[in-house]
Amino acid sequence: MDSQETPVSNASFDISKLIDTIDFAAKKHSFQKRNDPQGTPYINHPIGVAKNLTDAGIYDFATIQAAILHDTVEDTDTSFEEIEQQFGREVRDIVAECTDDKTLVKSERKRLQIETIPHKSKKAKEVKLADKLYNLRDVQRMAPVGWSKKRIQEYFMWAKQVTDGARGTNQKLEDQLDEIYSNGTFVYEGEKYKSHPEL
Ligand SMILES: Nc1nc2c(ncn2[C@@H]2O[C@H](COP(=O)(O)OP(=O)(O)O)[C@@H](OP(=O)(O)OP(=O)(O)O)[C@H]2O)c(=O)[nH]1
Ligand SMILES: [Mn+2]
Repeated sequence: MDSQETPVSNASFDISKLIDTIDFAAKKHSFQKRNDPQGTPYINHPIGVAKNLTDAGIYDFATIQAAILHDTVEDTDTSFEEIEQQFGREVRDIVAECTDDKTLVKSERKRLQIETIPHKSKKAKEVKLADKLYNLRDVQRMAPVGWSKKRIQEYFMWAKQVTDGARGTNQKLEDQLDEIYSNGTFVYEGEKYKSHPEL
């Protein structure tokens, strides 16, 4: 049998679907950069969130796809209908659970994340934990442009309130987050600070 006759296995199907998902997110985020001094491509974030999941032993396909797509509706022109059409209802629903309503003021969005996380699905909680883990590590790596020391500390404290609402979801993700909250540091204008001064 020559290679053209090789049947498409489940593995090839999954690999194509995964690459389609990354390709979709990369195109949607292609004009965006992270808010760090280097202007890192935005797509590094969703890929890193998906990696946090697989590193924690989470391989559920829809969860990984949702992680890759989790900021497309919130931060680009992507619609939920588009996600559903291309990737199905389950992925759409997880992405929807991870999407802030940008028509609300920031303080309300922040409050809602704390209030709603305990009621989200396990898959959405996993994506949210992996998202916060990535963003906290990113803040530790480099202060985002325009963020004061106070804003960074507030971000750590707010993130803890959100992730505390998802306890009992995935031990590996929670242990990594706890390590940051209790022993983590960040550097601001050359000085080192505790990530969570109240702990
Ligand atoms: N740490 C860090 N974050 C950056 C950077 N560039 C962009 N961000 C994004 O900024 C958001 C956190 O900043 P905030 O001030 O809390 O939120 P906002 O700008 O969206 O209102 C995150 O959004 P999110 O992923 O939707 O998560 P969430 O924190 O809003 O839940 C994060 O992905 C960067 O260089 N470093
Ligand atoms: Mn995100």
